Amino acid sequence: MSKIKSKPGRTPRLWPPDILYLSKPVISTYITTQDLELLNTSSSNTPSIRQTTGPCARVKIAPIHNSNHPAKGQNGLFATLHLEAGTFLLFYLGFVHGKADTDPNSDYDLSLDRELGIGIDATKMGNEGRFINDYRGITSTGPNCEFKEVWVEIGKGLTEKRMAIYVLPTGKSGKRAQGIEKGEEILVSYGKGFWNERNSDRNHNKTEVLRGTTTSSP
Ligand SMILES: C[S@@+](CC[C@H](N)C(=O)[O-])C[C@H]1O[C@@H](n2cnc3c(N)ncnc32)[C@H](O)[C@@H]1O
Repeated sequence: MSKIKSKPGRTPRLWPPDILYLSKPVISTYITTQDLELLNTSSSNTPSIRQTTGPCARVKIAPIHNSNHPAKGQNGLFATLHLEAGTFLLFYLGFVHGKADTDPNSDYDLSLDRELGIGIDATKMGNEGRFINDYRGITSTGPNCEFKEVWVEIGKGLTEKRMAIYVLPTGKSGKRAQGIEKGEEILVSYGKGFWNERNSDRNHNKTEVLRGTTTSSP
């Protein structure tokens, strides 16, 4: 079991009461000291960025009512002001776990270090980043943001590896030069792997249901 310590503080509007709001990651006790050291060692020429605390004023959580939206009935994250191309938006925070405590059914698990098998799961705790939807079925113009690995200054000369969400840069064609408009939904690509896995799980569950042997949820 991992020890979870957090101070009560401000939460964004519409933050779900059953989910812990974080302003920094919570690290699983299953992560070894050796792995922790690797997550805290950037090469000297890696640029690092400053720690931020939430809530993030540039985004808001909002319920999705549009019946054409594939995540209707759920929430999404929206820009509260114009966001320039290439800018840092927020960190993706959650429970930083290893292979031993990975939840294979999580819909909120983002890889932090593939080699070490470390991920960030925002199912039970996290920040606004957990509400970002995938662009598929929402827009034909693709994502407007991306996940990027960053190194964060956490004080006493230490840096910590995290995942952050950035507005997509302008790009060679200048396609993204306008950035994100106020009110626009923040959208990333979860990657084909996320959807392939989800579809294969669904098909597997359907088969199991047909065989009358499953106890798993849909
Ligand atoms: C990280 S959560 C995103 C936030 C979620 N909408 C919420 O309210 O908690 C990922 C889940 O959102 C939904 N989702 C995100 N993007 C989607 C899309 N393009 N189409 C359908 N469902 C989507 C799926 O249920 C997915 O498992």
